[in-house]
Amino acid sequence: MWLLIPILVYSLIFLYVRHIYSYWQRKGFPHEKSSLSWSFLRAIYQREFHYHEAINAYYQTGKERFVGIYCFFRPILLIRDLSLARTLMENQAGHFNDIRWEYVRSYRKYNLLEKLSPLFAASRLEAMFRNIEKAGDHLVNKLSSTVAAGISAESADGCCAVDMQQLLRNYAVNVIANLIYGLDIDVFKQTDSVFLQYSNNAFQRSGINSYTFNRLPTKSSLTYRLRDIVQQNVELREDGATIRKDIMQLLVKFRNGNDIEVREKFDWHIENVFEREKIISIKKVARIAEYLLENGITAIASTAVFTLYEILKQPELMQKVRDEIMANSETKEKQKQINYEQLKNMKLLDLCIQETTRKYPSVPTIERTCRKPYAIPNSKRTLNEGKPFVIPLLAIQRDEKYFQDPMAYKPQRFLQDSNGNPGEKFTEFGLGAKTCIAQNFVKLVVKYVLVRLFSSYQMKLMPMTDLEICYNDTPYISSREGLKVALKSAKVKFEL
Ligand code: HEM
Repeated sequence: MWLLIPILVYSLIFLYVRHIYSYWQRKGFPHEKSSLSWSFLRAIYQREFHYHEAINAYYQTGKERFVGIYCFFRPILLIRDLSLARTLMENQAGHFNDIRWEYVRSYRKYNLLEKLSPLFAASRLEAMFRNIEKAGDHLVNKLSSTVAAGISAESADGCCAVDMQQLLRNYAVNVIANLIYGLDIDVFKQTDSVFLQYSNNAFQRSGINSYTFNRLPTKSSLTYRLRDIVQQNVELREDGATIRKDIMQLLVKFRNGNDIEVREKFDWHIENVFEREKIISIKKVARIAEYLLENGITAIASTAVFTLYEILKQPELMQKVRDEIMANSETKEKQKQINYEQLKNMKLLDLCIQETTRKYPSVPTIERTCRKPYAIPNSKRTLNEGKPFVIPLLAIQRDEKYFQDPMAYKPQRFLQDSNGNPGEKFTEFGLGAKTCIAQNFVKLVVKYVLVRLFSSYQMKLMPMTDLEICYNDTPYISSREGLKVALKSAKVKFEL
C-alpha cells in the first residue's frame, strides 16, 4: 500500500509533464520536437535562463509562419512571419488585451495607455526641454571633472578612459527622476539617491538572466520610498504650490480629470477636483511612475550606449554626425548651444537611433496572452484562451528577408532611394493598442545626450577583449569595463 502512493504520485507528475509538453502536437500546430528525455528537459530549462537569445535562435531553425515551442512548463506560439506579427499586434479586438492597462470609470472600460499617450507628445516634450538640458549638464559636468582630474593612466596625453555604459545609465536615471518624478537630482553627486539604488537593483536583477525569476513581483522598500516621493509631489501640485513642466504634472492633471490632449495652447495649471472625482489614485500614479522608471532607464541607456558604440566604430559616420551637429548648433561663450529646433534638424542622428533600435531592440521579444480564442489568419489553427504568443523582434529585425545585410549598421537604410521607393520598414516600437507611448521621448533624450557628447568631446573606443552583447531583458554590453571610451576635450584632436 505505502509503495503504491509514490508510484501513483510519480505517474501523475509524469502524465502532467507529458500533457504540457505535447500541447502543440495535440492541437495540430507545427511544433518543436518534444520528449521527456533528459536532453530535451535540459534544453527547455536552459532556454529559461537565456530567454531572448533562445527564442531568437529558434526563429532561425525553420520556415513555418508560426510554430509551437516550450519554455519551462509554458507552451508558447512563436511567430515567424512579419505580416502575421503585425496583424496580431494591430487587430486585437479584445483577443490579446493587456488587463494591466485597463481601468473602469462609470461602468466603461478604458485603455489607460491610450489615455496617457499625450504625456509624451512632441509639443509637451518641447516644453520640458529645459529639464532634459539639466540632465545633460549633469553628465557633462561629471565628465569635465573626470577629464580634468585625469584619473586614468592615459591622462598623460590629455585623454581619459571612462565607462560610458555606466555614465549613460546615470544620465537616464537623472532624466527619469527629473521628468517623471519631478525632482532635479544629480545621481553623479547624490550617490545614495533612491533612484540610483533602484537602477542598480534592476541592473543586478537582470543578471539573474531568467524569464520567470525576472518577472516575480519585486516590491522592495524602494517601491515605498518612491511612492512617498510621488505622494508629496502630487499633493504639492494639487495645492497649486508647484507648477512644473514635466510628465508628473501631466499625470496629476490626468488624475484630476483635466484635459491633457494635445492642443496648441496648453495650460499646465492643475484644476483640483474632489477626491471622489479623481480618475486614478495616488497609488496608481506611483505604479505608473515606477513602471516608466523601470522600463525607461534601461531603454534610454541601452539605446544611447549602442548608438554611441556603433558611431564610434565607424570614423566616417562619426565625422558626418559631427558635421551635422556643427552645422546645426551655435557657439556662445565658447560653449556649443543647442536648442530644440536645432536638434530637430539633425536627421542623420535620427536615422542612427532608428538603426540602433532595429539592430539592438530594447524590447527583444513581444509577448501577449490570448484572452479569447483567436483563429489565426490564413490557417486552420485557433489559439486558445490563456495561451501566449511571442514575436521575436530581435530575430525579425536581423532577418535578411526583411533587412539587407542585417548585421551591418547602416542608418541610411531607412531613407527613400533615388527612385522614391520608401526605405526598409520596421516595427520596433510595437503596433496597435500597446504601441510604445514613449518613443518621442526616448528619441529626444538619446539624441540630446549624443549631441552634447559629440560637441564637447573627441571620443575613441578603447580595445576590449571581453566585450559581449547580452539580452536580458534589454541589450547591454557585458564586459569588465562596460563600454570603455577614451575622451579628450573637443579642442584636442585624436589621431583616428
Ligand atoms: C528605444 C527605446 C524603446 C523601445 C525600442 C521601446 C519599444 C517598445 C515596444 C516594442 C513596446 C510594445 C510592447 C508590446 O507590444 O507588448 C513598448 C511599449 C511600451 N513602452 Fe517602450 N520602448 C522604448 C522606450 C521606452 C521608454 C523610455 C519608456 C518609458 C519612459 C517606455 C514605455 C513604454 C510603455 C509604457 C509601453 C506600453 C506597454 C507595456 O509595456 O505594457 N518605452 N515599447
